[in-house]
Amino acid sequence: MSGQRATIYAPATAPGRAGIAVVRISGPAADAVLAALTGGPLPAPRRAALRRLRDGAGGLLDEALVLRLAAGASFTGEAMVELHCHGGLAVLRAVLAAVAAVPGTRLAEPGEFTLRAFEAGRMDLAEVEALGDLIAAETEAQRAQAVRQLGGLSRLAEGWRGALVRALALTEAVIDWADEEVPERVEPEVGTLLGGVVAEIDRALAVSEGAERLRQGFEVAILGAPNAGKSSLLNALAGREAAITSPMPGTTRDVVELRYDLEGLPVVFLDMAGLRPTADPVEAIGVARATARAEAAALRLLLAAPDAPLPREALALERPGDLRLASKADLGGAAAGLAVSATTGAGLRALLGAIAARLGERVPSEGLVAHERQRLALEAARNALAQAAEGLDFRPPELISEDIRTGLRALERLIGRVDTEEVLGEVFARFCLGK
Ligand SMILES: Nc1nc2c(c(=O)[nH]1)N(C=O)[C@@H](CNc1ccc(C(=O)N[C@@H](CCC(=O)O)C(=O)O)cc1)CN2
Ligand SMILES: Nc1nc2c(ncn2[C@@H]2O[C@H](COP(=O)(O)OP(=O)(O)OP(=O)(O)O)[C@@H](O)[C@H]2O)c(=O)[nH]1
Ligand SMILES: [Mg+2]
Repeated sequence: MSGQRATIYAPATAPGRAGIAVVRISGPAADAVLAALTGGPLPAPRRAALRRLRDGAGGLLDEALVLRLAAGASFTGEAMVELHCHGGLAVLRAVLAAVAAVPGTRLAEPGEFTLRAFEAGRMDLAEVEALGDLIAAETEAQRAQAVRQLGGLSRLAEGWRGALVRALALTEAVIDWADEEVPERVEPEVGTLLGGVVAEIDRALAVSEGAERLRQGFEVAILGAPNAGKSSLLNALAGREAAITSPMPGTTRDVVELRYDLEGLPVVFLDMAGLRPTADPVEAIGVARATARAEAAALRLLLAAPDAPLPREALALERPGDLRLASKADLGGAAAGLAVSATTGAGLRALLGAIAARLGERVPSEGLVAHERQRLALEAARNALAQAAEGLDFRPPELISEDIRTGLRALERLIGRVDTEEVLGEVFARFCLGK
């Protein structure tokens, strides 16, 4: 077995009691694993077959559907086998142990199947990131964005590369034939090529912030004085007692997070300490955390109750687009803003609608760049290419060509064609076991 690449295996489904658990095996010993566990003839590739799985001593482990994928026609590009077992913990443990007993196998690292697909040239780095996003997607808008990025960004980058290679060839022709008669001025065509790529990169970058926000989820901070009803509002939204509430001002100190699928938008509501000057050192920590989280949030809800008007500290954090709420609306009173009551539920639907509208405005319909790594690579490409385009008519072609090459390299970084191990490690570490 030495010299041969390890055959990796891992559960591809989440652990716990479930109808079915899938074990994935990839590498040169995949067929040997299947033969060892089934004893029988191997099914044809891509034909599911029902087989009894046995351990090395012949003990029956499970009855499973098994699937073979031939080398060159699988997700990783290697020979692969899938065992679709019954989804019990003990079944999974026993089957994994039987796989582990076959020489040449070892448990996969998180993301290692995808790493092999990447190394085999079946996916580029932007696609790997999109695949990670797709698996992590918790809401419809996140899913739609991730699946659009799966291949979408790479196709664009491929088109840009094509245009830049042509621009480079034209520019270098001028350098190579400097002494001879240049048949035509190449600058107009180079300018058109560069300008087109720069404009398209700009379009992708323009919505990258919204795309990144959507990927990570929108934090919505609930702000107000102590006792304004922040925790009660969070609980009313959650439909459960997620946070402690009490008539005592200063109840909440930690930030309590509530993940929420708001019409397909991923929202994290943040309930926090009421804002006020305080001598209590623990409450002061809570206020400091609240302030920091409120500043970083995508949106702030400023809560004023009849018995707890908006404090200066909350007003200082308000930004355009934030929402003002009049809480405890069931008590009457005439605070300005959207009237809500945690007690009766009045105004909650209108509140959710208003939040969805505000956040929806920031969700790009064509977001393709949702990772800082991608954005930095594109910004570098854009800057180099814009510099090349601007200097076309007065800088020597040697410098123009150098800038175009810099832009090309940045695009290759985007799709991971040139990259350090470090970046790869970072990208793949986000993956779960079995992917
Ligand atoms: N059971 C199972 N379901 C799965 C996967 C899997 O590996 N196993 N997937 C995986 O993560 C996803 C589907 N993606 C896949 C991508 C490529 C290939 C594949 O075998 N590609 C070959 C053949 C292409 C073809 O037949 O058209 C290739 O590209 O050469 C398989 C699955 C989601 N569902
Ligand atoms: N009538 C009425 N009372 C409410 C409503 N919301 C909250 N209260 C009451 O107001 C008091 C404070 O509520 P909390 O939700 O704990 O207030 P908070 O803003 O989280 O307060 P701190 O955590 O101390 O900052 C409690 O006695 C709640 O029962 C409401 O909609 N109507
Ligand atoms: Mg509270």
